Amino acid sequence: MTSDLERAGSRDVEHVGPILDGELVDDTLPQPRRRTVRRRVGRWLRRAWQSAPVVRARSLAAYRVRQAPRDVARLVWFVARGMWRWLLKFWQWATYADLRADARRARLAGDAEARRAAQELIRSDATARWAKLGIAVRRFVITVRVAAPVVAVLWAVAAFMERADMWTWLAEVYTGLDAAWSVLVFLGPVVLWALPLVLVVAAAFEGRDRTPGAGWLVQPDRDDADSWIDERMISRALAHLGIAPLDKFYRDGGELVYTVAARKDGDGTAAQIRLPMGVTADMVAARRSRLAANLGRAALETWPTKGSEDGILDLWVADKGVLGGRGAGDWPLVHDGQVDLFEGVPFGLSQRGLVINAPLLGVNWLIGGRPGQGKSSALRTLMLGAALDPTAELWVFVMGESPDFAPFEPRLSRYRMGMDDTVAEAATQALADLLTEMERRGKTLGEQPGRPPKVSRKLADKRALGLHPLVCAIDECHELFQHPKFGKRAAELAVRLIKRGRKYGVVLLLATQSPTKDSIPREITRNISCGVAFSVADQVANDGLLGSGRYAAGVRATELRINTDRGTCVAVGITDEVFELVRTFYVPFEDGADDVTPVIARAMASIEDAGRAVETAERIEIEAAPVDHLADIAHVLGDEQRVRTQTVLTRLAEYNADEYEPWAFADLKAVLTDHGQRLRKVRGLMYVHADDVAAARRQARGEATGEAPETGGVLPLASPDQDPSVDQGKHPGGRRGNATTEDP
Ligand SMILES: Nc1ncnc2c1ncn2[C@@H]1O[C@H](COP(=O)(O)OP(=O)(O)OP(=O)(O)O)[C@@H](O)[C@H]1O
Repeated sequence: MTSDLERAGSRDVEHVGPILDGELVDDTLPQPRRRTVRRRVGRWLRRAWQSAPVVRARSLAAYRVRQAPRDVARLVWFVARGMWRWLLKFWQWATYADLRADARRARLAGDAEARRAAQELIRSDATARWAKLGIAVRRFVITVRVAAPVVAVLWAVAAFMERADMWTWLAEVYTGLDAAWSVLVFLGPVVLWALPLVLVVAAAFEGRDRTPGAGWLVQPDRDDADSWIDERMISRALAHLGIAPLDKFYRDGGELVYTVAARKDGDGTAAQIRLPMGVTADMVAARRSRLAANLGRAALETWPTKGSEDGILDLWVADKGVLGGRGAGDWPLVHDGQVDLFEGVPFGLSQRGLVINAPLLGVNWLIGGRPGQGKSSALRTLMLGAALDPTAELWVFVMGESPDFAPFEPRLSRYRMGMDDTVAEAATQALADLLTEMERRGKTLGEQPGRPPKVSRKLADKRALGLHPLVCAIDECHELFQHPKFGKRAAELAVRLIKRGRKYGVVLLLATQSPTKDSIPREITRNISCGVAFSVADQVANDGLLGSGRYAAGVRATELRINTDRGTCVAVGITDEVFELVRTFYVPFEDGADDVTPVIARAMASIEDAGRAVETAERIEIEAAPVDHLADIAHVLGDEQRVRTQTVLTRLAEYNADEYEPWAFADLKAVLTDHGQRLRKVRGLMYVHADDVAAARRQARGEATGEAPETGGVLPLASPDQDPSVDQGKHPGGRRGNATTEDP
């Protein structure tokens, strides 16, 4: 081939012009720039196709396509149901169904007035309705009467006159009328065509499924599980609890009534819901874990409880994760501050994030829970608060080997700790002493001007009266109540104390691991005013601490997780709320950390500053007056001159059950005869005479001052009519009462 070319080049080739340098372009070969752009676009499209919103939109579209037949069927069903609902509404309106229902209800309840009012309302409503119709018809007639001649004139003018012959203004009127007519002619058919469509859409809306969350553009996923709580979400969660009447309510298109709309409440959201017919709050509380799951929360974070009525649900839902492992922080009084026990002691943070000032006066406490969950620490916090009130007297009994209260020792009037019988005996004795003290306080209170019903701050401050707060704490109290020798008596005493001690500033704080009916007397759990439950194992323990029926009502310490929720408790009676979920303050006293001792040192200093001393047990023993039978008899006689013996015995038993319930006729007689007096018989019935009692009392005083001076004088008598003790001084030799001379 090369030789051919050479031959041609040398002999026959003719040069026809300049030879240009060039390059062959073949567009079938890859083009570098265009290729990059296309690749970029392709990559971008691919990326967009796989981006989260597009993937979501695609899956949503696919889901909707799959659901299309079902959606169409649903649409048809909604339209039909919507029409039916309209019909029902119209029927109810036309027949005054709501007013008739009111009248029926009133008749069933026997409320004639309400029934008459409902019937009257039906009558007046019917009259008003017809009157409105009459007015509308009249207006229509008037409009036609006015409009008809105008239309007739316009028509006649247009028929007999050419538009060109008209005055300009008249021609303009006709032009305007023509334009309006053209619009009407155009819009009329459009409206007529669109109207059925609008009707169908409106009917579909009316008949749509009102189950919360049933939306056509919602994919059934749980994207909203972590979000805030609002009414839609609550309704939706309630709709999926599997409570039959609630499900039916939703199916029938019902909408829940929120008596308190969902609102931020502390570290969570609170709402109050009026439940529909056939549903109680207890039914919702019984499905607490399902409700929690529906709301995307832990069971501990979801608190459905009974509101003021069975049909009202109080719901509090904690913000996600706020309750987990977050303590209440430092006790506010750990570094400084004093306490007025009449105001309460800072105890912990409520679920709403507020500091709870727990009441100590006028209440008794029972604290319980599984071992190691914070009972003793909570009891210690309460006692630390009490220690910071310089007027308070504190007793502590720990029925086990535990140093929890050891640093309190200088501040305590009585303290025993240990497992031996002497501790149980001392605790029982303490309860007995508290009862005696309570009776003394009762009498002292009765002697105060105006007979105040309970101890107040003012009275507590008068040291001479001995009405200061007296707080007795018994840790691991089940050991005491189950003690083979002292248990029964301790339980009896504690029950009496809890029932009657509140008014007198005597407070009992009990802590136990085991709040069963065998370990804590039922009467105690029934009458306790403040119940605190740390994590407990079951319903029995829960209701033992918080009161019966609480578990069913949704107040459940069983939801508290062992160890994880250490220091968190469910409490009732410490605020006006039905219950509180309290994260308790913790004042450390373990592993070398000791914040308790400095607080006690401060408490001691405040007592000194107040010019007081730690109240001692001896004071009670000195002041505990023996019961004065004669004074009590005089008291129950009142102003009456003579009272039958049987009546006196009954009144005495009511006045001081402990002392006089066992009394019989012989005891009453003996008291008088011991002091030279007697009972009198009138027409076969025995009577106590006031004069005889007064004489006996005079003799008793004479004996006390004249014949037995070594006793140091008598203790003050409780009766308001008692003579002042100065009499004793006036008659040092004593004056023997003489029954005969004193007789009337
Ligand atoms: N409010 C709190 N905040 C943080 N930690 C706490 C709180 N209360 C208790 N704890 C922790 O729990 C531990 C056990 O507490 P405590 O001794 O009060 O439990 P308990 O229920 O009395 O146990 P037991 O029944 O064995 O006496 C404490 O040592 C402390 O570490």
